[in-house]
Amino acid sequence: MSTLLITGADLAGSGAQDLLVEDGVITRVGSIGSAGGAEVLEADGLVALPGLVDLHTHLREPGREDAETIASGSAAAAVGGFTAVLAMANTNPVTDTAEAAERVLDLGRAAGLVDVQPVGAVTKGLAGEELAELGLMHRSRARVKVFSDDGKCVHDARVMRRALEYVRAFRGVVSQHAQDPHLAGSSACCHEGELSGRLGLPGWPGIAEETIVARDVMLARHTGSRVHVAHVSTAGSVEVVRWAKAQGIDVTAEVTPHHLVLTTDLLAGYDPTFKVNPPLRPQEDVDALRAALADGTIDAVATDHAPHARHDKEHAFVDAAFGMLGLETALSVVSDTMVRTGLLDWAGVARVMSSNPARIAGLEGHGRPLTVGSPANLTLVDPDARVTVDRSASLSLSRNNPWHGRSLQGAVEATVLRGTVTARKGALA
Ligand SMILES: NC(=O)N[C@@H](CC(=O)O)C(=O)O
Ligand SMILES: [Zn+2]
Ligand SMILES: [Zn+2]
Repeated sequence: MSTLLITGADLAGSGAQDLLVEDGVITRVGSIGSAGGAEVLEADGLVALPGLVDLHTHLREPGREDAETIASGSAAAAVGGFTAVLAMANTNPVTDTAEAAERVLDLGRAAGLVDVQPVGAVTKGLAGEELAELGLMHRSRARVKVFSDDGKCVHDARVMRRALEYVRAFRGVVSQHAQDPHLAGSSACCHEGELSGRLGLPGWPGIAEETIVARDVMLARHTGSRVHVAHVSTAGSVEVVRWAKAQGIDVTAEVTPHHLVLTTDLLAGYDPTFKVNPPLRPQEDVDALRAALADGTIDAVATDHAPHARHDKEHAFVDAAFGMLGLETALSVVSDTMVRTGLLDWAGVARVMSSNPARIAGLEGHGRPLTVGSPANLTLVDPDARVTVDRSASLSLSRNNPWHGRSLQGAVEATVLRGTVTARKGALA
């Protein structure tokens, strides 16, 4: 029997306790003192959160193993405090069959650092036309419950309606990349406004997101099904989600760490590191997103970790790939932005980074309170540590890190997956 004793951890901010973990399960909580033969993790001054769950990660395998692999992305996730990640379907080939989903699951298990749960594509090849094998993916060993064409919007309302009807049968969910392709085409790359005009960059207006969010919540109401809005980026989308929840519509939403902090004016230097989809927005949107995360309108923080190889990212701004790294910095960004400022307490962080995402994805065994009988998936955080982000220290294979050089308060100290320490102080254990 393997035994782990965690001493003096503050359980999501509710007071110091010891935790005894036997064979991957929490068996005692309280004042334990010592346990003969147990591996000991001293956690005085640290906050213990249920293991972080990321609803939105791009792991790039199969197809772009030069940018990330399931193993390298899992390592970055573990170091970032995650015990489960949902791997987006926009790989090559696309995760649009049961076999493809099972392969991602198996590669995740082989890496063994986090639970890698495949997201299934909504449409074959992400082409937006024919529904993928949603039922077969759900009934496969991968038990797919979250479907997304992320990277692309399911823009045909009829296809979206059919997808929602289909997943309703097994309480699945469609995670939508909300971008009307006519209002914001594939070259749109800068928040539409005075700055996009001045920089001469194709504008990506907030309304291109908001009209899709509004349509989708109405489709969710009509079908009695469940929709999740990926990477919400504007105050207008927040308003729609708030309204829809008040009507009892089954909608959830996520925000990325970068949209909680970074603003469109960073594009003035044409640095492609800051090119992302949806684009960075003005401060008013950032403020609305923070407020919505604090009041529960936005359910979850999701990284949208989007690694890209140098030869795809280091181009003129308009030609560079969209996306930025996020797994290793997410907790520090949320701590610095939401906790240090008093917008969320640690129980709130546990909600938006663990229990809510686990519930949305239907991941049993994750996001559970740290009580007797729960699987020992947890993250220890030093709330006072100051970190300066260094992109070269990353375990990701890519270096498109928008946080490089920033100082943030709050850092992951250790990650535990079913009783096994997977990472400590920025390195694999
Ligand atoms: N977020 C991004 O800018 N890029 C993502 C796709 C996506 O999330 O839309 C990617 O796969 O690179
Ligand atoms: Zn997207
Ligand atoms: Zn994405």
